[in-house]
Amino acid sequence: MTETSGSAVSVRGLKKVFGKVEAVKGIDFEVAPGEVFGFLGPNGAGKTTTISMLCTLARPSGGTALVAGHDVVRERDEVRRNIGLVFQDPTLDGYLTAEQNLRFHAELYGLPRALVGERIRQVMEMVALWDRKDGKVMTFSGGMKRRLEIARGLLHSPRVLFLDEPTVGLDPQTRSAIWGYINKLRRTEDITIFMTTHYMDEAEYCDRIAIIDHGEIVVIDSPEALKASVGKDRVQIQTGDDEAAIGALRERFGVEAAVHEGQVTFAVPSGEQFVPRLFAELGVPIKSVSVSRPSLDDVFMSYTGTTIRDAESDAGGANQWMRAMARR
Ligand SMILES: Nc1ncnc2c1ncn2[C@@H]1O[C@H](COP(=O)(O)OP(=O)(O)OP(=O)(O)O)[C@@H](O)[C@H]1O
Repeated sequence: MTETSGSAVSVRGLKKVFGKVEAVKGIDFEVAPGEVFGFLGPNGAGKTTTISMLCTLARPSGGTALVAGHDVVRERDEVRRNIGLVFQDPTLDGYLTAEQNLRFHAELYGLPRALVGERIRQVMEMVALWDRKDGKVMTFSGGMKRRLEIARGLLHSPRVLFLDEPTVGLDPQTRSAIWGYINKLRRTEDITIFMTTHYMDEAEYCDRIAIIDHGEIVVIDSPEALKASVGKDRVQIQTGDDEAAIGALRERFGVEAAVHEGQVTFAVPSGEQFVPRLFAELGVPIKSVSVSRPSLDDVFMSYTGTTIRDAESDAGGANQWMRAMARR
């Protein structure tokens, strides 16, 4: 029996408890067909636990989730047939060639024999591995393995592809290549992509992102809308006397600033309008000034009160100017 909500993924009150740890605290969200939807959050936020429940690898403690119109608890097999998975830990067989790995997967999924060869070629070409099809996987680099995992995840033409931290541990060049393939994928295949990441720059590629922190969704929207919602620009100035500049900013403008990356840094609603006043009224010589629009870092800070890096390292202390920004 199938309930069709029209969404590729539909989640209501989804919850997962491990003993005393509430890893996912009753979350709600919808992913539209064809969307690239990202879960952005620090380590331990509950991203992998959520994706595991959606992929039927972990049983929810409460709530419901439909994937491709099927219930993840009551219709596990239907869900599994309709999804592709690329998880953090590689599950390829290093002793087999790239092509043999895919053939094995095709058999597991019962793909019609007559179609397998052509489909394998298609997905391997998509991730630029066709010329390495006869190479043993143990001889592949980390990036090649990840690309092969993506090809394998696509082999049975899933409706939803789940990618758990698809570029974690890869060098920047390989990360950008992987994103090239994901972007190609969204153009060529009729597919919805659900991914997790703790990289801000990757979240930018998503149509919409959900920021997750401590098992809760803090906000969901497009990266653009989220950045606009922060509503403040970042201003950085180099001065002859940082202490005096910070004091003057507080006294004359009511703005909290801190030294960040060697520059006096603060946030104001409209950087362009503020800068002329700054030169006229600060009373401390300014050597240079730069104004930047909010980034997803600022968004994360604004909604959670911490930076994603601080949340991960729990180092605290740093980035006081961002904390000031969060006081909206
Ligand atoms: N099998 C488990 N048993 C007990 N606690 C768990 C288990 N799996 C996850 N947790 C806990 O649930 C919370 C969420 O973990 P989860 O792996 O979902 O986070 P994450 O956002 O995916 O982080 P990462 O990026 O490090 O994978 C953490 O506190 C984690 O320690």
